[in-house]
Amino acid sequence: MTAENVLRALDAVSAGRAEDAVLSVRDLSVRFRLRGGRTVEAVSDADFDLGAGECLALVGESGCGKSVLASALLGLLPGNAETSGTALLADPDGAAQTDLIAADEKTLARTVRGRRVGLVPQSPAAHLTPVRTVRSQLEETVRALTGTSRRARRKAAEDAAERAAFPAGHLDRYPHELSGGLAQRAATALALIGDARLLLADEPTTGLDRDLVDRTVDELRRHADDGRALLLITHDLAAAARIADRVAVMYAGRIVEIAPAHRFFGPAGPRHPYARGLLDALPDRAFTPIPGMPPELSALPEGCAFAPRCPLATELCSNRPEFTANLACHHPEHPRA
Ligand SMILES: Nc1ncnc2c1ncn2[C@@H]1O[C@H](COP(=O)(O)OP(=O)(O)OP(=O)(O)O)[C@@H](O)[C@H]1O
Ligand code: NI
Repeated sequence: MTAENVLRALDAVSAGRAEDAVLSVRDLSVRFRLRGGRTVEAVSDADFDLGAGECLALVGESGCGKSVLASALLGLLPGNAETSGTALLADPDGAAQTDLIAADEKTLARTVRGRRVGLVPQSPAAHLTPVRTVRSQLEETVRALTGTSRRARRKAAEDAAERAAFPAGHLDRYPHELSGGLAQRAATALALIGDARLLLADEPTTGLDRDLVDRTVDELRRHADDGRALLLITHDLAAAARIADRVAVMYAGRIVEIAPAHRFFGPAGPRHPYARGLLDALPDRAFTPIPGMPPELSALPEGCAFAPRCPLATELCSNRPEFTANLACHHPEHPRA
């Protein structure tokens, strides 16, 4: 086998198998209509599966569409959004699937959000109820989901706080009495207590110092190890390296590469030049930033959106590369030896 084929075979082994998928996303696109007829192509043709027990890290520069993708899966987009494609969520008994994109608001509110799909939101302060203490929000979530006894609820709330490194002594505080980092941990505790089969964690470690970052992502990893699926949206490549099974790299609204984490962070490295650029920008690697800026999502070029910044671009790149075999690039790099 050529090096190329070996790589493909290895990738196939570590990729989530479709039949175990908790979530299967196909051709998911989100565009926002702006006044004056302009549109923002926030997410274009996203394709990925997420299996039980698996952590997929979604990485990419600010504004590339990561949070919009997560919001689309929960039906939390504003009125000017147009969504297409499918996102099939497996039912717990495995009998049927729910298309999160086609589901109506009633279904999403009653059976999906918080129950089957949990969210650690990017701005936790906005998602915590301002008039209730952290303890009462945690206990209320347990009550709504399981209706267990008061004592059991209290214990579940304290356990979830502990798992999210939220100090027990702060449970009786109101959200406005919390620092950003504590609000973050309260939101993580709330997401963990819901015990959903699919957890979307959108920058769950913002504002935390390294120890707490490690502790939080390790807890999320344990959650996945118990058979749930985890989509970890993060700028923190070290956190992704620590817990992800696979890494999806997003650029200007498109997923441009999905690679097993051991290859992505290992000696072989990713294949898309943008993904390589992200790694090379890290202080403990080459510390060389990618030149230039991402394009406006309201004025995307016709071809590869990364071409203007890409060291390998040729005239071929004026055609948009298809996303095939987990890669969208005309000039993928060969594995580094
Ligand atoms: N309601 C909206 N109307 C128009 N454009 C929007 C709307 N919401 C988000 N966008 C645009 O969609 C794009 C993607 O935003 P998104 O929040 O998903 O980025 P992100 O990858 O999560 O960035 P970050 O890492 O900073 O959180 C941005 O260009 C943003 O301005
Ligand atoms: Ni975001």
